[in-house]
Amino acid sequence: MAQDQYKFVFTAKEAESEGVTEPFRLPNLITKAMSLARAPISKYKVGAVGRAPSGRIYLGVNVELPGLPLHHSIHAEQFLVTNLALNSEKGLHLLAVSISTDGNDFGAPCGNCRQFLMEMRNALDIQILLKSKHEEGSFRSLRHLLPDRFSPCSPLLLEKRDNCLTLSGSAGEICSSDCSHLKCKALAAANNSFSPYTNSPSGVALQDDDGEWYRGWYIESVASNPSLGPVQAALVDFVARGLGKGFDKIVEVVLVEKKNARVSQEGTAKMILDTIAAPNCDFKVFHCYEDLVKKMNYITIPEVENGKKGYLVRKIIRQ
Ligand SMILES: O=c1ccn([C@H]2C[C@H](O)[C@@H](CO)O2)c(=O)[nH]1
Ligand SMILES: [Zn+2]
Repeated sequence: MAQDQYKFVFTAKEAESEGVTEPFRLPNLITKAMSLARAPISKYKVGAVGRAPSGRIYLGVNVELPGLPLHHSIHAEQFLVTNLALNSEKGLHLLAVSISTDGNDFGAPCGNCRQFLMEMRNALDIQILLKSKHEEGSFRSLRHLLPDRFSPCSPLLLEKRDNCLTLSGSAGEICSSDCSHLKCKALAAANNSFSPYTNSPSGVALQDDDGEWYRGWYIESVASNPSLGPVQAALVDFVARGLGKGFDKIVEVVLVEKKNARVSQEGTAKMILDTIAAPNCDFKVFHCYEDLVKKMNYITIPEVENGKKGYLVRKIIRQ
């Protein structure tokens, strides 16, 4: 199928038919990944191929936003991790990142991405392929590649979460779970947002001119700067599922965040969309608040998973 060329998620079986039969064969998907990168500024296309504990294979690509400063770019590894979050994956076991334009060499992620990877549970055990042409290469753990590291504490990215946010005012009127409001999709995204360091969750939903919608949420890093904004996260969804469409096809965008949030995304989101989306793109902001009653229905309890201690958010049904 023509749309197969835009595929960013492969079942184990699909990956096998692409030649990814074992860890050292991750490179068999790198040419596909690199062809999907969007690097209009540097012209340097980066691909990443990763395997999640579910056995699925995910691709990541770098995405540069034309006309904007470089720090708004999405790195291939960040893309891949965000794609894991959008697909409710629980972690990452293996990673291969291209470091040459011919796709023959694989290396360690940049410092920014090593730090971003740290937000996941069991991040130190992620195995990263180091390889040059004509050699099989070897895997090195993130533990090895990021010594003397700056570490996050619990909660961690990819753990189940619900920020218990509700839209403020009349926007918050209850909708059915299958409504088509972009604001409700942006709220659902904000409820997944990972912002334990500033408690400023936010989510973005966007729609293209075919009426397809995409969403993403703000993901923080304990080291601050590697954090990924909600527009970038929604662009990951757009690139991953948008069959190669350009950003100029984005015609409607909603941002949901808390009023007076310690970290507000509104100004940055508007600036990014003014630069890359359709010239007449409609951008709306809805405020939300933490619903304390809803929050009381959730508690965090320790849980032993695969023999390792962690935390899960469990819904408690109140009598
Ligand atoms: O680990 C890295 C390092 C760089 N890049 C991207 C960012 C930018 O788009 C381009 C040039 O630095 O490569 C990545 O995707 N991953
Ligand atoms: Zn990077």
